Amino acid sequence: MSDFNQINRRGLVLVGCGRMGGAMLTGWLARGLEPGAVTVLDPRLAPEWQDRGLRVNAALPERPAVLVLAVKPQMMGDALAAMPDLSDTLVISVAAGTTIATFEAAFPGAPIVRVMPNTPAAIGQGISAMIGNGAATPAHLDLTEALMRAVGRVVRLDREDQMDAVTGLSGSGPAYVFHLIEAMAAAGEAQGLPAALALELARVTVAGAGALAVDADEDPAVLRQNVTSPNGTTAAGLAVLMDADTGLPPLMARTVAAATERAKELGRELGRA
Ligand SMILES: NC(=O)c1ccc[n+]([C@@H]2O[C@H](COP(=O)([O-])OP(=O)(O)OC[C@H]3O[C@@H](n4cnc5c(N)ncnc54)[C@H](OP(=O)(O)O)[C@@H]3O)[C@@H](O)[C@H]2O)c1
Ligand code: PRO
Repeated sequence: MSDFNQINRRGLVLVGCGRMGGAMLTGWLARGLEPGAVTVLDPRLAPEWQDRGLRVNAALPERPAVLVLAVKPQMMGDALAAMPDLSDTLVISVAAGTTIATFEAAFPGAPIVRVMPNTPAAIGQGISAMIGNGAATPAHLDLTEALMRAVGRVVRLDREDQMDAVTGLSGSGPAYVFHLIEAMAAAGEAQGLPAALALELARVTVAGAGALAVDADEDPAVLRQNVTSPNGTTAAGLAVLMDADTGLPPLMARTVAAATERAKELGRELGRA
């Protein structure tokens, strides 16, 4: 892919190749990033990444095109301390909470883009939100977008402070949906269904509804109404789920607020470190 020509020439360094780093690397390799152009730094790299032609825990190229930081926020200080001067390199971080200012202190003058992806990236169905610093040119933003498009959709933010709410919504969101599946399956079981059957019904219902909603012309509210017969079964269920005091809306509001607040807190903790 032509988007990756520059990276194939100058190299990409991936620091941290766990769940998120690994998901992104899978997408990039599938879309034409040459394994020999990738230096992976991860002290305990998973066996699946060995013997793939990647440069594993090797010396960094002199002027890599891109440095991608995908370690846990709490590990970021150690990872940054081990980096050489990379002022000519586009720095991309996917770490929750860790602010652009933290990276600007580590890489003065460098173009920096903060990205918040999510784990459906592992199957090319993630969504990433991104925002760059003042040194990030339109070309840097386009390159970041091309990289993240390899694992799903991309949205651009207006302000960095939106990143904490993005983290609380779409970054953490897959876990909420997995828990919805767990809760629906348990509820089906409580109504007498065998566990395996209830789980399959819950899984495929959530997957199918998600697929129906993702590119629908209709609003999700209309899709919901399409399921709901007057005085029928769905209406009875939704009366509980949509209760303004005890239903999903206040629960989800508290859930996303707690995750957003934790992202802010991480930023404050790491800013002090
Ligand atoms: N998972 C998600 O849903 C998600 C979504 C959006 C953003 N993120 C962000 O993505 C980042 C990574 O999360 P993750 O879930 O992928 O974590 P992870 O699976 O633990 O991956 C991080 C990897 O980095 C390695 N590592 C630790 N210290 C390192 C260092 N100094 N240099 C190089 N590698 C190092 C870890 O090795 P050890 O395991 O041996 O420590 C691990 O293999 C986090 O900042 C997180 O906020 C995650
Ligand atoms: N996983 C990371 C966390 O739980 C960031 C978003 C999803 O902190």
